[in-house]
Amino acid sequence: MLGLDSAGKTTILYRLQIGEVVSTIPTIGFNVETVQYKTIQFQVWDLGGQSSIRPYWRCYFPNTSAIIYVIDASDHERLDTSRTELLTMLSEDELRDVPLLVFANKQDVGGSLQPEKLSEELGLAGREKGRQWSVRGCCAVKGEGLEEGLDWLVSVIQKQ
Ligand SMILES: Nc1nc2c(ncn2[C@@H]2O[C@H](COP(=O)(O)OP(=O)(O)OP(=O)(O)O)[C@@H](O)[C@H]2O)c(=O)[nH]1
Ligand SMILES: [Mg+2]
Repeated sequence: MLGLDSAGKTTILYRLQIGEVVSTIPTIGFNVETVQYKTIQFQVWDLGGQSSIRPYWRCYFPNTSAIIYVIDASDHERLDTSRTELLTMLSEDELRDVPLLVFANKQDVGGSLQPEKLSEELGLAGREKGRQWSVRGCCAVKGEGLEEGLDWLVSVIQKQ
């Protein structure tokens, strides 16, 4: 699970694992937790997103079954940066054809980009031919949209 700092990754991780909103501090390094979701047990690696530690993301690319990329949909200013980081990551050979779930998080914040609009802005259609991908809206603090996103991911992984 990756994305810029403050996107909401750690909040999502613990919301999925213990069903609660935990208070977070910026992740330096990573959190790794086992998340049991329906029939699948995920080992979720939540990587810190600050710019100084993004270069270490690549250390975790080998043996990745799925990518969850979290975007703060209310952070219009950094959408371009987030998109660039995403596309750079997707161009890595080690992640070729690995399914991608994009969470457009913070849908509770007024003026947030809706998932359809965010999807358009990311421009994945046509670009990511061999890969299964989906952009879903969510609100980590309310726990909305997370299950729908994981359902999609589970269905893709089970088909592989
Ligand atoms: N309003 C709102 N705030 C959220 C939501 N999800 C997370 N946040 C807040 O966003 C802030 C950052 O959340 P984190 O989960 O720590 O972000 P992160 O992506 O793990 O950040 P790094 O560890 O620095 O990479 C916290 O104050 C969260 O409470 C959401 O859905 N809505
Ligand atoms: Mg974090």
